[in-house]
Amino acid sequence: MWLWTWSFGELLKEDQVVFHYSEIPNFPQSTVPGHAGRLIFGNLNGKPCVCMQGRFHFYEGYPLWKVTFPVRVFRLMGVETLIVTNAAGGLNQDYKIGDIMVIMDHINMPGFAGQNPLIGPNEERFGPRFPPMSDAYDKDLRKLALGVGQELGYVEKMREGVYCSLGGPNFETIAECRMLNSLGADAVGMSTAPEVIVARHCGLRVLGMSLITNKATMDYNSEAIASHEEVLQAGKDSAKFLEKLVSLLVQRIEPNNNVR
Ligand SMILES: O=P(O)(O)O[C@@H]1C[C@H](O)[C@@H](CO)O1
Ligand SMILES: Nc1nc2[nH]cnc2c(=O)[nH]1
Repeated sequence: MWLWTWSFGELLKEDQVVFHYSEIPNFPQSTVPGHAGRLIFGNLNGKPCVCMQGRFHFYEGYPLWKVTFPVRVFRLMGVETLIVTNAAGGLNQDYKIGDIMVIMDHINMPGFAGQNPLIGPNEERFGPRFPPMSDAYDKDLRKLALGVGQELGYVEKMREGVYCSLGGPNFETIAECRMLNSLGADAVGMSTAPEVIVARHCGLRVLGMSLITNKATMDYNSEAIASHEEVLQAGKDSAKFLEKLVSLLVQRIEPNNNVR
């Protein structure tokens, strides 16, 4: 199992082993405030997991093959299921700060401009040249996540929607938010789609969840200004809730027998 987010590493208390990214040959380094740059191995409710505390982004200057390099490393280590989380701006006007959007699909905007992590010679040992993406986010895991959230009493907070990945690092203009929403996106962020594309290419099962950390500005009369500080604060405010959710989810997830 691979957990990927800010704070879940603290959940892996049983048999914990921690590596700083700087200790791992060829691993990129985290440069974003709030991304600790540590790889944590351990057991969560008896299930072996590895957690990245900090991911890599295109806007940090890394090419997408490097942004997604850890996915293939973990695949080679025997990881079968990826739980990927992110901070995202809510485009859907019903969403509130602190909501969790289980990702049902994504729009990979940089892909439209020729930025895709699978560009280049295909590595056949990982997967096919032309992988499908219509089933990127596992239906059973999505159902499980929504059910577990509701079981924990987070009925109103649990959403399901479409995540739109952009290159960043700037937050969106009002016109961009309006356009993305009218294209069918419920939340917008700067990550996740590249990692999910590489994970699906190499046969990993994927569950994605976005924490809505801010409301995307859609109104020219609004005074709201997005900031990374607001994103980090919303992450801190929801840390306990997310930990409970992920902990119970991991307990409930059955082994993935379909991995290639
Ligand atoms: O790494 P994620 O996508 O969770 O983080 C988002 C996107 C930017 O890195 C940052 C903006 O505040 O949050
Ligand atoms: N692109 C983008 N990324 C985010 N990460 C957290 N909030 C946002 C947002 O509003 N836009």
